[in-house]
Amino acid sequence: MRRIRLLVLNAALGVLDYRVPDGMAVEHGNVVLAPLGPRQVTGIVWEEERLPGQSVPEEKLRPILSVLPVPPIRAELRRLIEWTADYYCAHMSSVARMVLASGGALKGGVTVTEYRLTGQQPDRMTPQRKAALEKLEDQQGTIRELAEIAGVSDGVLRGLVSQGVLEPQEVDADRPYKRAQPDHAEPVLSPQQAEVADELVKAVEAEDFAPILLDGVTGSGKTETYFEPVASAIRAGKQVLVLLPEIALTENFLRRFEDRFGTQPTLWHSSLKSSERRRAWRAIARPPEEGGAQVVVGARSALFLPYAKLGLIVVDEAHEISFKQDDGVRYNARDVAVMRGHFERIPVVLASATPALESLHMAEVGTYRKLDLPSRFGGASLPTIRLLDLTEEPPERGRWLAPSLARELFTRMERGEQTLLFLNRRGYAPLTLCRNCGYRFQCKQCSAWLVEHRFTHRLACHHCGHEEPSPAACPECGEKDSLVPCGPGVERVADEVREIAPEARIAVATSDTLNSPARAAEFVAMAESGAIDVIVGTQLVTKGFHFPELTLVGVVDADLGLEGGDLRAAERVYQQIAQVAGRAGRASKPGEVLIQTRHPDAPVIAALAAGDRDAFYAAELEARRHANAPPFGRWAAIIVSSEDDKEARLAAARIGDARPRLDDIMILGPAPAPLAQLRGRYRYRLLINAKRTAALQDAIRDWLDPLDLPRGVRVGIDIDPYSFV
Ligand SMILES: Nc1ncnc2c1ncn2[C@@H]1O[C@H](COP(=O)(O)OP(=O)(O)OP(=O)(O)O)[C@@H](O)[C@H]1O
Ligand SMILES: [Zn+2]
Repeated sequence: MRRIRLLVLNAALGVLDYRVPDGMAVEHGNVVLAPLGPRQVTGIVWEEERLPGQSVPEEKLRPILSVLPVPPIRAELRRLIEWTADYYCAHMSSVARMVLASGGALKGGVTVTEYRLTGQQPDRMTPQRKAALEKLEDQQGTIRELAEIAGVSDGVLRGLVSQGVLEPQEVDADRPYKRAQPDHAEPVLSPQQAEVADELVKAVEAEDFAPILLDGVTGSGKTETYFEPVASAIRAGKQVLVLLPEIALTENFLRRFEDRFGTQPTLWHSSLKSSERRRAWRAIARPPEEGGAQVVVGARSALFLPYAKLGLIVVDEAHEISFKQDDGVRYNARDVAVMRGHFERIPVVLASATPALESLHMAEVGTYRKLDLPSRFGGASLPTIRLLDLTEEPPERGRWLAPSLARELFTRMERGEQTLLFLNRRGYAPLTLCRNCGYRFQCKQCSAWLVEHRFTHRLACHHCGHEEPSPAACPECGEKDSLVPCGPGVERVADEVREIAPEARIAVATSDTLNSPARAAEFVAMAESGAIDVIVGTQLVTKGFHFPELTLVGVVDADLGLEGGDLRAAERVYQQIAQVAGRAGRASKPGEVLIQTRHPDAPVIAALAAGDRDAFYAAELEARRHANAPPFGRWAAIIVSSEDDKEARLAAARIGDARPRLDDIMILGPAPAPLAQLRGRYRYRLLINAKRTAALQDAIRDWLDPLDLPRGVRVGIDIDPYSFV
């Protein structure tokens, strides 16, 4: 191959042709460095016929500079890149960037200098040196890592190096991770679990595409069950990817994984240090028999990594909407995982107690296979659910918990049991205003109220992250101490619990408080050891956690989720409340769930009370059929934004005027987005509803590509959107 076509990692350039210098071996999928004017670009060698571009005459082709020292991107992954870009109307180079997600990894193997004790004693002993000598026994690591282990400064350790107490050691940065042992601690599965595990193991052994919905009630032991096919893949020398929806759940998972397999899996998420990213990426690109990664646990971005020998994908809590990315390439990791399984010819397991309606529908029509775990492990029963009609039993003024919920909470405390109060609102109050003049605090960048956070004494915008100190006086009228909170957030509910039960040990669990793996681990340890009586939390604590002493769940406001710009609001409410209810009574003591609502007759709420999931899904499916909503029809959104309101409005109007007239595609808008301003950009929106059979993406491309819009205008395309704000 003398002439090659590159997909370069720069959306504006996209596709470029080059020549291969004599004596250089190049194949499809190679990652190469090529000259571009005075600069260099990274690109992937692609099949020319699959990548349309302008052909450059032979004599004008410049030679590429080098092939980077990483394995070629396999054809299966190249097909996934093409599919993802095509389906989500994104640039292939944006998808490719998620594959080549570590710049350091592309540079090849390197060595790093680590240190270990020599056995020599320092000439003068100090308390820090003593601590270092004790703590660093049998340890080896970089100065920074050792300083952390020993709890001393880098300087103390450098002093020890110069005295020969610590000696340098050149190590390979690609050294393998500790091997997972498939037989380390095999659990005794219940007959029901064993039956499902067998089917999953067979699917791994079949080495073929198989999308499987693992539908198991909360506490049925889905993790233990899917660990069996994971073990089977490890035995066969294949790699496994487990996708989790949030970092806060990772700690919990890692511990269970280590109990089962004797070591931790390889982690992948956005807050890895660049050295960790580099090592993980390179391990993932190597097959296990050459010391490559065996099991990778990660957030959605782990899906696009260049696995050398993938044998199984598990998407845990597959219904979670955090698998949907809402900027850049707006993909849904659950759906792309199934496509990856298709191209790699491997099974994909979607595990959930509350599957997405779309997934259940796929099972019903026979596209997915469904495996069920209908009862809890170890004889635990599902909790009883009771509605608390707030119109009949209102909380006292300025309070949010109805008297009977407060009473139940008190009873649990007396019995030494735990309560979880669920309210999906961070902070103290969703709105703050001035008692004197009515001034409301609003974000200057977004059309959103600022939310008061009392722990940090700040007002925060939950859309752009802007924060400012809570002022002592109203910025409008100058009145002192005039600010009043409106409505409840988790912090305010925690205050209320403090009033009813002053001796209660309370933990507020939100993305503000559990914002690192270490803090999440600390919270889990405290909850498990019984050092917490009442947990007040957002959706973060609705799933994955297993606290044996937790016997009461209170849903503070079940009606909350039914408002707002969520296309699947009823389904979301059902899932969240069913999941949080599933935290109660998971061990020997029975659980009870109290749901506070003003609309006990609303179909979702009634279905939750009756524990009738099938009826709810059936009714929701009918509603979707009437609305031509997924899974029957399809949605797409176009978001037009600019820092200049008029520019955005005019661009949206031009897009609206150019709309295609098609029988199977209906286009609504443009209209100002519900979140009309975000991060200083003004936003307008068009909504598309298409028949399942319509060529939706082609229609959008034919419509938008010819338009020449001002530079300041951004047009975002969201296929299968979740949020409509
Ligand atoms: N076969 C088994 N042997 C021992 N313990 C088990 C077994 N199966 C499940 N468990 C334990 O039961 C508890 C519930 O299991 P797990 O958390 O996997 O349930 P789940 O189905 O994921 O629930 P959820 O969807 O609510 O998160 C866990 O503590 C788990 O360790
Ligand atoms: Zn904002």
